[in-house]
Amino acid sequence: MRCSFPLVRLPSAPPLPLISGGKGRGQSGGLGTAPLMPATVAVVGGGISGLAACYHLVRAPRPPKVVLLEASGRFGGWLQSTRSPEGAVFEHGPRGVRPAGPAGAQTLHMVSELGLAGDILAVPREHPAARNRFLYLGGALHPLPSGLRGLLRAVPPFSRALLWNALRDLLTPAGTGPDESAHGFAQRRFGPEVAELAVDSLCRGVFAGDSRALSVRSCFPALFQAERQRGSVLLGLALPHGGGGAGPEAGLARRARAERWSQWSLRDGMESLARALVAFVSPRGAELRCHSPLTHLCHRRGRWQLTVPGATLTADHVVSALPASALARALPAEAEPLARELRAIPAASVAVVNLQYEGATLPVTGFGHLVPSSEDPALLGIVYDSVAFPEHDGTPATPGGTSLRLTVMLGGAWFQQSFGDPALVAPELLLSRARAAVSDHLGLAGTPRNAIVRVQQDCIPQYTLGHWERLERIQRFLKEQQLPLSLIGASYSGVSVNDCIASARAAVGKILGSPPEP
Ligand SMILES: Cc1cc2nc3c(=O)[nH]c(=O)nc-3n(C[C@H](O)[C@H](O)[C@H](O)COP(=O)(O)OP(=O)(O)OC[C@H]3O[C@@H](n4cnc5c(N)ncnc54)[C@H](O)[C@@H]3O)c2cc1C
Ligand SMILES: C=CC1=C(C)c2cc3[nH]c(cc4nc(cc5[nH]c(cc1n2)c(C)c5CCC(=O)O)C(CCC(=O)O)=C4C)c(C)c3C=C
Repeated sequence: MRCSFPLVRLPSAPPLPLISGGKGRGQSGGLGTAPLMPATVAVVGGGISGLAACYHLVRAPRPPKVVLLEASGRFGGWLQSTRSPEGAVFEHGPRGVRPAGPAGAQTLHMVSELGLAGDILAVPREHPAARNRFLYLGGALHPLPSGLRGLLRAVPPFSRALLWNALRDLLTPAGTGPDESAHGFAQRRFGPEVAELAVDSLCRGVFAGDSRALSVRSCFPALFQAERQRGSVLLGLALPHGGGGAGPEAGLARRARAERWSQWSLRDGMESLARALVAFVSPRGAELRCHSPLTHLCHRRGRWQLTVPGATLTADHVVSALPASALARALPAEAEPLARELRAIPAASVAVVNLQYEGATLPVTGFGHLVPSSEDPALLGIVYDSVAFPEHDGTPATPGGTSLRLTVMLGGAWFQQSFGDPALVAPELLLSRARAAVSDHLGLAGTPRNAIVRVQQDCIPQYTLGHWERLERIQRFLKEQQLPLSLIGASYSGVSVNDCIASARAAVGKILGSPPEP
């Protein structure tokens, strides 16, 4: 079966007008082009991005027919939460969402409309989980410097007061290259210590990635833009910049600002956001199909044909919320230029080990600690879950006792070299590495009451050097071929839950011809 990806256009299917992603729409994110108001939209991939796309589609004044295809037996993708018989909640994916910025506010609006406002667990900015983060270096925990003291005095593991790094940033001319590694950028602007300790750890704690391979332009666009626009990262971040405040803040977002939330979770865990989205979109006409992996996608005579085992569906518009490599596998040979770009967006695997200890006390209090790659490449860090969200601790084994939850994360960009093939690694090995880290770093040597090991394969996309050019080539291909295909999700323009939801909203805005209601 041949598809119409090449520039051949069949006479019966004249090109439909394009809605460009550019001028006047005030939206970004979501790669792709769209005809006006398609009758049927197929959303592929039932993670948070695909579910959020369905949510915005069914809320349209005249919604199209919406079909969601998900390969696995459940919806939510990396939003995975387990509740133990004692009522403890363990997160195997995201555990906190930031309320800040337009994307944070839009997520909160959605949460509110889903009826989840009463389930929010918020961490205020004054809380130790918001204020304290640590680095584990040289066999000891070091608080990351904050406030005036950190600025004016050398705080180990840093050998100089951060003021010197700040001065360096103010005096260093802006870079001129189109992209740079996060490490190279930090080294040039702030010096080697900030690059090797702080930025190395930051990349491990958001992308589970290697700062020497990750692109500053794509991973930290605010830092890159700040330098280009103001000549200094610190000045750029401090001075007001256009485009920040999109729309009036209301409801939960206003509450989040008033109560100074730094991040939030949900009483039943982050997976309950996916469950609420399913419960919202299903009665509004969206057809959700799990156990339906897309195996082939092709565009013939102006319509999409989607093949899943045992069936073929047709649609006017496809929203791909798949990881880039999964979409590449479904494309026909004629779309090789697109598939090649998609395959060049890799993803890292992370072992997530949830542990719960009875009667244990942490030596420090905070969100958790990160481990620089120079200290131990295999061990990304440990999150002290009970500090931020004690409501998830469940009932302790003994009345009046405590039940401490921790999550150890291992592997990332160093998975293969540390543990071999993620599909073959023994969970016992990961568990013993995690327990050893908890013992060495935090002095907790007991036997955990609960231990869950999940190997999350290819779970976090890596925006490597030149990622922005890849996105431009993808966009150009879709435009030249006039394909009614939108690409959303973590593979492209932001990995956070907020970014994923924002990419879905922006893509639906383009499909419908106007931004969705808040
Ligand atoms: C361990 C971990 C911790 C994280 N922590 C945070 C955090 O604290 N805060 C935060 O904001 N973000 C965090 N993130 C990032 C965020 O959770 C993810 O980037 C986001 O959930 C990705 O959502 P998605 O829908 O784009 O992709 P996915 O969740 O990957 O969804 C894609 C879906 O497509 C399906 N699929 C794959 N192939 C096919 C096919 N052929 N046909 C049909 N369906 C298919 C998959 O089964 C999956 O359900 C974390 C991620 C991980 C892994
Ligand atoms: C798979 C990727 C991630 C790993 C591994 C990870 C580990 C990890 N993270 C922290 C501390 C924080 N993480 C925060 C947010 C956050 N974390 C990830 C992914 C991984 N974390 C994402 C995608 C995000 C969202 C980022 C965003 O832009 O919103 C935060 C809160 C954000 C902040 O204020 O910086 C913290 C804190 C530790 C200690 C850790 C150790 C294993």
